[in-house]
Order: sequence, then structure tokens, then C-alpha cells
Amino acid sequence: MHIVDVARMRELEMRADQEYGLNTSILMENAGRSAAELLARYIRERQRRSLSECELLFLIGPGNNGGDGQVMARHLEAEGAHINLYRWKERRLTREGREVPAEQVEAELNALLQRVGYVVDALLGTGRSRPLPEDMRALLARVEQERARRPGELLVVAIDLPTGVNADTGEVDPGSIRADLTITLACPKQGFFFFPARSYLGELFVGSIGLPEELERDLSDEMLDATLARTLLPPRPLESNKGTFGRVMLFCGSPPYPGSAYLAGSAVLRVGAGLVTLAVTPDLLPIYASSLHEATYVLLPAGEPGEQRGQEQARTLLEHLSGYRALLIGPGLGRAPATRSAILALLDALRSLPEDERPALVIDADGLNNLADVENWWQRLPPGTVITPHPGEMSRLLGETRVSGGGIDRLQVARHCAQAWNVILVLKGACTLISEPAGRLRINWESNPALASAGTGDVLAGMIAGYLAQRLTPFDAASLAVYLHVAASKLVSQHCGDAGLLASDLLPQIPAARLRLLQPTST
Ligand SMILES: NC(=O)C1=CN([C@@H]2O[C@H](COP(=O)(O)OP(=O)(O)OC[C@H]3O[C@@H](n4cnc5c(N)ncnc54)[C@H](OP(=O)(O)O)[C@@H]3O)[C@@H](O)[C@H]2O)[C@@H](O)CC1
Ligand SMILES: Nc1ncnc2c1ncn2[C@@H]1O[C@H](COP(=O)(O)OP(=O)(O)O)[C@@H](O)[C@H]1O
Ligand SMILES: [K+]
Repeated sequence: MHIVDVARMRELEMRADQEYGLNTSILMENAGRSAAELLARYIRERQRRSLSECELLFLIGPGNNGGDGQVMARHLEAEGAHINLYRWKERRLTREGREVPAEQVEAELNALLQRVGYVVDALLGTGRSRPLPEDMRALLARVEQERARRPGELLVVAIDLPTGVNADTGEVDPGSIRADLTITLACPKQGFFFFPARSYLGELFVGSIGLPEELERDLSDEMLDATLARTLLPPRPLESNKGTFGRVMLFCGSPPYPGSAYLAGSAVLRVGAGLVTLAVTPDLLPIYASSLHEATYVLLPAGEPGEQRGQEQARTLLEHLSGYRALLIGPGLGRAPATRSAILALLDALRSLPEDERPALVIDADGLNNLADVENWWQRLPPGTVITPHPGEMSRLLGETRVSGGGIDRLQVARHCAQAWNVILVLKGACTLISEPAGRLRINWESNPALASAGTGDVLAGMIAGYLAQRLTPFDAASLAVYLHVAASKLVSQHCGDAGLLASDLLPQIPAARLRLLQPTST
């Protein structure tokens, strides 16, 4: 599913007209029919109601968004639903096809708001060009008030987008109200993936306006959803052994942060890699050996802290690296000078290896924090390196330029930095972005506040390394891991809701999330 900004959407609509004769009224007819089908299916399958039991109030705006709403209303009416249309600009109300006399409109509208099961917001879509007028804000506020009075009984369904949401930037008008469902048309809009808009959309459905597939061929930004993630799953041939699914080496964990290597190492195996090896100092071995029984170990020299020790650790690790398809550097490593020198020595050695002998590389957490102080650090990375900064780490990598956890600035930053640093960049946050040097970009749709707890990033880093070991490209490995990481968290949330998740809770749910994805009906 491609993501577009408003200018690109308009261009697609224009080309549909010029090249295929699909003019606005044909597209609108398709849009309204598709939106009606999606809502009808939601009502029948999710709410287990028949349309004839349902009464809807459509709020109709002056442009094409209102036009979509009218087509949609016509189709639902034909299926037996009870339809009321309020034309905001003219202040006219139609009840089941009959015009309400002007003097009764206000009272009837109030009565409807107190009764209907659905308010369909077809006021404004991508054509909103200025702040919402006061009377439109007041109308939306009445809907909000009524929904608060009847929680669960009144659903707000936005057509294309909730009125007042900026489809490019994710900004939201003060008068906008949250939708329970958004049925967007043709493609998800770029602004949906950024805050505050993201919180206004509710459950997202994508309706078709009948655009020919060829028109989408040049689009490079994609929504990371089940449909895409499913295509990325690596094969599991019957004729296989642990060598088939690859080995991962971890340079992670240090005395203050031993849990990181456990979490990352477990995640490597939970995504199906064949073997994980932890490169650790002897003092940590008893901790890991008693918790992660399945791992093997490379013992790194301990000795006096300093540059020398770092060089020796790198040398030892490199001696054991042959045959490993992926290396993860960073979670829990700490920031001792010896660690930084070990990381730099490792990177220099990896860069000089021939491509077919070089393990794919993921750098996370303290791997990145150690690099941030190094001048032109990105020049030290081998090509194809995946880096996974959270917003704080990203700010450090950028030299303290602040990067938000969910704002539109992330899009520009992700696009620019993947190219400038020649990396696969996983910019973590509530809607994680994955970008690569050639300009492709994917944005994860699902979000879960339960994931905002210590150690969940270590799990993600291990998952990416595990998929690299299974020979996914770095861009695909990162994408699939990001998708399944949130999907696993949703399974945990079935029991704990959106708070109280431990990073280790994710581990058993990773295979469960993969299994779900394999079921063709999962979305
Ligand atoms: N084009 C196509 O082929 C397809 C389009 N599709 C659909 O069309 C939608 C885009 O349609 P659109 O461009 O007509 O914009 P829309 O959001 O209805 O609003 C524009 C109208 O509102 C007005 N207006 C603007 N701002 C305002 C404000 N703050 N307060 C009050 N009024 C305001 C503005 O009037 P004016 O600025 O001239 O006063 C104009 O009349 C898109 O979201 C999708 O639903 C799909 O069906 C696929 C095919
Ligand atoms: N609200 C949220 N929705 C979805 N994912 C989230 C949310 N908050 C945090 N995450 C994810 O949780 C992980 C946190 O990683 P990170 O901050 O590196 O934690 P740690 O370093 O403690 O492991 C990232 O993958 C991030 O995308
Ligand atoms: K709308």
C-alpha cells in the first residue's frame, strides 16, 4: 500500500482523467461505493448487525469529500440502512429522502444526534484550505459531546480523513474530532503517520477509487502493514537445519546492562535464526549461561580497561566471526573508551572484508552512542549497515539536532539521513520509519504505548539481526522485524492492555505473531 501526499494524490487523479478517462465523477462514484462496502462489512462482520437496523447521519461538506459521502449514503440506503443527510453549508437536512422544513432543521438535527448509531464525517477532506469555520467546529463539538454521552453506541466514521486533519503534515485543527474509523480513499496520506493526526484516525481502512495500478508504479513510500510484511517472511524449507537459517553474533551487554544481550539474543532465535553466539567478558558468562541456555559464547579478554583492551576484544571477536551471517553491535555495551575502540576496530575490519565474507551488520543503542562522538562516523560503516536509533540517539547522531518521537520532522530526517549516511535507517518511535539510501521508505502503521518500556528496543535489534541471518535484505529484515515487533506487542496487550508490558513478554509472542501473519485472513 503506497503512501501519498496531497500533491501526489492530485497528480494521480489528474493522470487518471487524462490517461484513462476516469474523471472526477467516476472516481467519486467508485470512492463512495467502496466506502459504503467497507462500512457495510464492518457493521455486518464486526458489529454483527444488519444494515436495516442502522441509522446514519451524514455530514456533507461543499466539495468532493461531501460528494463521496453522498454516493456512499446512496449505496447504504439501497442496502436498507436508514440515511439522514445534513448539508453543512446550506443547513439543509434530508431524512430518508425527504427534505426537513428549514424551521425544523435544528431540532431534527439534535434529535438525530441523540439517536443515530453512526455519524459519517464527509465535511472536508484533502481540500481543506484554512482553519475550520466556527459553525463547523460547533457541529463537530456537538457530535463529540453526544459520543461522550453514549460511549460505544455512536461511532464517528471519517471519509478520507477526519475533517481538519492536515493530510501532509499531521497537524490538526482545534475543532477536529477523533474518528472511530477512517475510510481513506485510494492511498493512506502521509500526514496520517505523524502526530497528532495519528491519534485522530481510529481504525484505518483503505477504499478503492479504481485507479489503474500502473499509476502507482513510481510511488516509493509504503505503509508497513500485514499485507506487505507477509511478502517478506523468509522461507522455511522442509529440507533444512540450523545452518540453513544462519548464525548471529552479538557484541552486546556489559555489567550494568546484562539484560540487553539476553533480550536481543532470545529475539534472534525467536524470529527463526539457527544459532546465536554472545561475545561477552567472562564475568558475564554465568548470568547468560543460566538464562539463555540456547546460546553459545565467545569469551572476550577482560583485563585493564583502555584502548588496548578494546583492540584485543575486537581481534578475538573477529577470529570467531567466520560463518556468521549477521553481527549485532550495541545493546547494553556501555560507553567505556575500551568499548568505543573495540567498535571502531570491528568496523574497520568489517569494511575491509570481501562482501561475501562480511556479516550483515546492525548497530543499536550504545553502538550508536559510541559512534556519535566520532567525526564522520558514518564513513566507518560497511555498506548495507542497519542502524536503529530512537529519537534521542538520532539527535546525538545528528549532533544534537532534536528529532521528535512522532512529528512530521521525522520524515525529512529519515529520508535525508539514510541517503547521506548510506545506511538502512530504522527511526524508532510510535510509527517507526525505515528508509534506505536509494530513497525507498516504509512507515509502520500500528502503534502501541505498551512498547514504551525498557528493553523493547533490544528485542527489535535482535529480531533484525535474526532476519538478516535468514538472508533478507537489510531493508526487508528491518521492515519485517518492525512489523512483527509491534504485532507481538499487540498479542501481549490482549492480556495487559497498553501498560505493563515487559520486554521479555514479547519473546514468546514473536513466533505467535508470525503464525498469525501466515494466516491469509489476518490484516
Ligand atoms: N478529486 C477527485 O478526483 C477525487 C476526490 N476525492 C475526494 O475529494 C476530496 C477532496 O476534494 P476537494 O478537493 O473538493 O476538497 P474537500 O476536502 O471536499 O474540500 C474542498 C471544499 O471545501 C471548501 N473548503 C476548504 N477549506 C474549507 C474550510 N476550512 N472551511 C470551509 N470550507 C472549506 C472549499 O471551498 P472554498 O475554499 O472554495 O470555499 C471546497 O468547496 C478528497 O478528500 C476525497 O474525499 C475522492 O473521491 C477521489 C476522487
Ligand atoms: N507508542 C509506541 N508505539 C509503537 N512502538 C513504540 C512505542 N513506543 C516505543 N515503541 C517502540 O519500542 C522500542 C523502544 O526502543 P528503545 O527506545 O531503543 O528502548 P530500549 O533502549 O529500552 O530497548 C522501539 O522499537 C520503539 O519503536
Ligand atoms: K472527512
